[in-house]
Amino acid sequence: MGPVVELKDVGHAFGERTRLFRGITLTLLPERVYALVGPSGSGKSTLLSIIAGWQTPSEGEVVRRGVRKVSWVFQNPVGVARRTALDHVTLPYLGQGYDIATAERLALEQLDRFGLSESAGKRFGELSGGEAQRLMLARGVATNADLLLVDEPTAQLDMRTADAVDRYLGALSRSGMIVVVATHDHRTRDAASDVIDLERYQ
Ligand SMILES: Nc1ncnc2c1ncn2[C@@H]1O[C@H](COP(=O)(O)OP(=O)(O)OP(=O)(O)O)[C@@H](O)[C@H]1O
Repeated sequence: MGPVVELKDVGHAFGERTRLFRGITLTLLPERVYALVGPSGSGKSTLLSIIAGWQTPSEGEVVRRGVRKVSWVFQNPVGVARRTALDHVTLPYLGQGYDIATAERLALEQLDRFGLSESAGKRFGELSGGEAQRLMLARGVATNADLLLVDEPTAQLDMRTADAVDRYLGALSRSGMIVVVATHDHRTRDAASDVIDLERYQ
């Protein structure tokens, strides 16, 4: 059986004044992409941390079954300026024990899924903002985690076109991981397989 994350009546508040959400009961499954949406300050980043296990909810409980490894794709791309896009995705495969030839082949497959074949040889510092964001997603998938949490992957304009959104969501859902994407972007919301709207849980 694949990994499963269950949220049971989860709520969170910071003290008396900042109540973010309550009553979230959901089962998160692999091969789906959950768009986590809500206005700024509604608690998207907080809920991602709770799903990851970084933070304990003030109400309810989170049960993770079969989740050995959790990865997080941060909003701002971070990389080594002089290393290539291919290097960045090869490294997590080397960490899993693959030899260099296999690691590079797997990394090239991942780059291709995110539309980065042509950019494989570019250094990180030469990538456009959108390319760097896609590279972070490809690297996130290459970590072979069971649960992938993604914070605002479409901050760069060229990630918001319909083609780019379809492509990155398709690549994430084929990863076999449980994927949760916190986003303000309506295209991601419309194209994701499931939507978690925090406005429903005020
Ligand atoms: N440790 C903390 N103590 C007190 N308040 C906090 C803490 N962390 C976050 N908050 C508050 O909780 C609210 C929700 O923050 P969070 O970052 O989860 O929202 P968000 O929906 O991700 O926002 P955005 O879309 O702007 O990134 C904010 O008002 C924030 O100031």
